[in-house]
Amino acid sequence: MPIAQLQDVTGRTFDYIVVGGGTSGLCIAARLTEDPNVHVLVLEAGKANINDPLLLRPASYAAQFDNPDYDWSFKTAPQKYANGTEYPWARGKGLGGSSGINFMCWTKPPADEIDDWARLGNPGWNWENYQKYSHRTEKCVYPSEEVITKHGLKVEGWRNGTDGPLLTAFPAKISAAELDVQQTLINRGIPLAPKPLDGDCRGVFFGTNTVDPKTSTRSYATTAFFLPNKDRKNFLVLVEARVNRLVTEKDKDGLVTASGVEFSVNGQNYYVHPKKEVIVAAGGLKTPQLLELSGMGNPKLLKQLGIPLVLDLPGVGENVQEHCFIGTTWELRDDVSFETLDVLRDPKIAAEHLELHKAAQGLFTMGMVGFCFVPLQMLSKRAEEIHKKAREKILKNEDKYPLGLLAQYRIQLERLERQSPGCEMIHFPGFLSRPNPPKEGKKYITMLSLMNHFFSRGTIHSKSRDPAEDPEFDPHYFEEDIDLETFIEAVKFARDLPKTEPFKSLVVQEVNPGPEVQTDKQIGDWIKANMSTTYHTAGACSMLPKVHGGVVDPKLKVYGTSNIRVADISVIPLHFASHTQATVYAIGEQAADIIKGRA
Ligand SMILES: Cc1cc2nc3c(=O)[nH]c(=O)nc-3n(C[C@H](O)[C@H](O)[C@H](O)COP(=O)(O)OP(=O)(O)OC[C@H]3O[C@@H](n4cnc5c(N)ncnc54)[C@H](O)[C@@H]3O)c2cc1C
Repeated sequence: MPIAQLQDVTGRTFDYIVVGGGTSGLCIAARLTEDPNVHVLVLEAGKANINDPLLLRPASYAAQFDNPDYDWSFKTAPQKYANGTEYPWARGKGLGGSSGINFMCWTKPPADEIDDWARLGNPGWNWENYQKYSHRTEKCVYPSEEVITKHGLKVEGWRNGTDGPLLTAFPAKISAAELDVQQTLINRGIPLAPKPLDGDCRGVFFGTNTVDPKTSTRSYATTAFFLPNKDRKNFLVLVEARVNRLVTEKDKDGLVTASGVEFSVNGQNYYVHPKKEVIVAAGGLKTPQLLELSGMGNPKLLKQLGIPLVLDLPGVGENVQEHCFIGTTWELRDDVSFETLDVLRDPKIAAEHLELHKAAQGLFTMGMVGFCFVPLQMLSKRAEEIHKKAREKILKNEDKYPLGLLAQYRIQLERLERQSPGCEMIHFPGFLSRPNPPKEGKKYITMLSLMNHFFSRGTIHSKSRDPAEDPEFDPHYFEEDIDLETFIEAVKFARDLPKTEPFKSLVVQEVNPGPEVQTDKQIGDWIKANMSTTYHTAGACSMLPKVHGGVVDPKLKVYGTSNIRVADISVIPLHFASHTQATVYAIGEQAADIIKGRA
């Protein structure tokens, strides 16, 4: 049925209750309701936002931020190792969750980084299954030969899903600048990625977006998993319903069992009941809070908050892992022939392109396509020195790390050896950096430098028993020296690109960080003041053995419970070199198969 009313839901029993109608939540609900006898309720805190142009239109980066109709507008705690900076952490609020406000890049991790999950004690979570489930979600629409030739795209040998509900495609408009930047990276010795979406993304490539190429509109969890199935009588979605906590009891085997879900609408509490299971998919930042408010977590912390202990599970809210980025921007020569997004800063021109977008034309049909995943060894002569220092520190302190972290660090050290692509660059045809502003009438190119393999680990913990109060988000940015040192070297590589053709002939001057930022200390401080999360925070309810700080087992079941699973970005045990949406959909697909007893 379409969006449900409160009276359709309250007090009722459903086979499955999914908390959070986001990326994985809607995927799971859609898959479970393929069986008409299975009744599923999705409770989503945000609005439905169906057919909303602000979500559907590409190239509208951050346009939804700080708007409570779309964004939770979280913020980190002041960061001790980043000059006390507090960082905004946008996250999608509303049906579709973060898939509704994300930047639409469709990338997948290196195969061996997913196989690392299995090595950490999670049988069945490997590259082979990843691709099986990812293909189930995806419908890749390949470009025509004409477009391939025009933009120098390379899709030969790509193996993608072609029958799933989520559309992936190249954006309709690709700036000619992209080829020049890609050629510059190739001229600096970076190879073409052999199989960007099939397990080997190391190198440069043009990647696809989650976009419907016919209409140039966003394809996301709502359009892929909710709207095509909204008439199923067994698939109910209640929006503007914030879940406060799970109501639990102990079963005859002593396992914690969810007997109800308490949610709030307009400040009033209501209850629904699971016949079978509750699946928590409230995203990487709210899922750990929800478990804690339900009495599952570190006993000491729960006691301080006055929350009765239901389950001693100290891994909840730990092992938090981040991805971050920063932009280096250059002003371009006035006579460059290609288009950039800069003209959209002029409200009159932006209004014209908004009109054009209605006919799938104009600059709002652009997307981010130019990717480069590389190990630090390809960017900096200092790589070995930086890695050696980190390796020595970890080996020296081996007996001090918790067992789970040590197992992850051993793999992370191996990744340094095997030259996994912990660094990433994305070319962006426009201005996307701080603190110096753009000038009117000028065109810019930005190279984003992104960090994917941080060693620092953070925490997310409730600050009070009030579900309306955000938990404390503390990513511990740069607690481990290797993270900032790697970031600085990656930025230095990006800043050096204008020495190489064809980029050299396009650039007038660097705008950010700008000529006054020169020493490593200055670059580090600029990073700390101006970087952004990549919005991929993972790990707060890690799928790991319980003795390693795990919260869920390989079937995604919360340890010590009979019918509570977590299935969203928070179960990722060790982060990887990719943007996260493809992986979260794959987690949703695999979770649905597990629940159906097929995996
Ligand atoms: C701004 C931004 C840009 C990004 N860009 C990209 C990109 O270009 N490419 C890429 O691959 N990835 C990108 N990502 C990351 C990717 O979108 C996310 O990793 C993924 O969507 C997370 O899925 P999820 O199911 O874990 O959480 P979400 O999709 O965020 O879903 C969680 C849902 O739970 C709801 N919820 C939370 N708490 C409650 C509660 N108590 N009760 C009821 N409902 C609740 C939320 O409102 C939300 O709808 C981006 C993310 C953001 C925010």
